[in-house]
Amino acid sequence: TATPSSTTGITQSSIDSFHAHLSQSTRIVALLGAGLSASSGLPTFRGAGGLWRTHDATSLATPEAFGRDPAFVWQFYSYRRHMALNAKPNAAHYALAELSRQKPAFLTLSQNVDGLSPRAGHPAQQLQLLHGSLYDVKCFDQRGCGYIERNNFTDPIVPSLAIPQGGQDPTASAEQLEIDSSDQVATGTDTNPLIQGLDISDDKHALPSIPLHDLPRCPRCKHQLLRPGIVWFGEALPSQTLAEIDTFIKKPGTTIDLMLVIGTSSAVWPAAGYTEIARNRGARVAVINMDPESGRGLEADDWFFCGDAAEIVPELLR
Ligand SMILES: CC(C)NC(=O)[C@H](Cc1c[nH]c2ccccc12)NC(=O)[C@H](CCCC/N=C(/NCCC(=O)O)S[C@H]1O[C@H](COP(=O)(O)OP(=O)(O)OC[C@H]2O[C@@H](n3cnc4c(N)ncnc43)[C@H](O)[C@@H]2O)[C@@H](O)[C@H]1O)NC(=O)OCc1ccccc1
Repeated sequence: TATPSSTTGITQSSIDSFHAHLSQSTRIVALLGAGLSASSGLPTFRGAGGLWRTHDATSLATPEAFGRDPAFVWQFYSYRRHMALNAKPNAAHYALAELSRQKPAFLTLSQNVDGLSPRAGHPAQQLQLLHGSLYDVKCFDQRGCGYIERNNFTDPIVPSLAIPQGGQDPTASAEQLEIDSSDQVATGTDTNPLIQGLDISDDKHALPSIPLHDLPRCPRCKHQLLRPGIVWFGEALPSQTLAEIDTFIKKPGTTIDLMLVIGTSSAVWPAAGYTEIARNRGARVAVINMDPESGRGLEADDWFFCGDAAEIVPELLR
């Protein structure tokens, strides 16, 4: 439980004043980031997990990267699908879902594509997935074909994307095979509990090369590849999502009472902009983040709770 202490800025009085304001708040917005799912074992973008093999995760999350090497980008997303499917929502995901049931005018904006908020039973009509979902797929040719499939939890989505098991890597040399299996056992380095098989996020493991025809293909137009149903950098957020959020935040004659900013570096736009938009609609802001730096720039009547979201959020929302 979130124990009051000077370092974390969590004082009993700050928790009490937050609880008092929450109880009087009817219209609430929350912005969620990767830090919310950190204690479910999922890497954040800017933390140590920000690198996949030697690549910066954000550089793989672009249409250009997919155009250049769709197999490699699919291996990146299939790995994340596998890991997130093996992860479990944590107490913060459940607390946010519960508050949504108590406060019908509570809208959650998630930047996370891991599916953990929906799996925690977060009411769908009060949850906007700003950047899509790992479990949606769509035809690469959205203008021509436009095929979209939601909630495809097949893992691997096609056999060629199965996580390599130690000692079966087709392209690895005999020595490599030896290293892989012995390594795995000897050093136990591959002990990411969310991965069954080789942790291919580590480039010491060779990646199987996958021919294009073994990649997910669009079942409607039959000739285009399927791509992850994710909003990549340089791509617009779904216009319907933006419109629904705007309608809620700018509802005539209403204000926003509280803005919760949970486990996000607020570095990606337009998502990061919602905190000031809510503040301009009258909201007091509460930031929950592991990084003391992210409490900077807050106003006098805002809150900053420094620590693990999975611990602090249930305490704050109880
Ligand atoms: C990098 C940034 C500067 N670039 C952008 O913002 C760009 C460009 C841009 C647009 N407007 C701008 C204005 C200014 C500057 C740049 C831009 N934005 C875009 O490209 C957007 C699209 C952005 C969406 C990209 N897709 C993602 N995700 C899906 C992919 C995937 O997942 O693979 S973004 C992705 O990165 C972001 C990562 O941020 P966080 O979730 O916050 O994670 P991070 O690791 O950074 O931080 C974790 C935090 O948690 C804390 N923490 C860690 N552990 C814990 C813990 N246990 N408890 C609590 N806290 C914790 C840490 O301290 C830390 O603070 C998330 O949004 C995540 O979804 N599209 C667009 O603008 O389109 C235009 C357009 C318009 C019309 C027509 C055509 C085009």
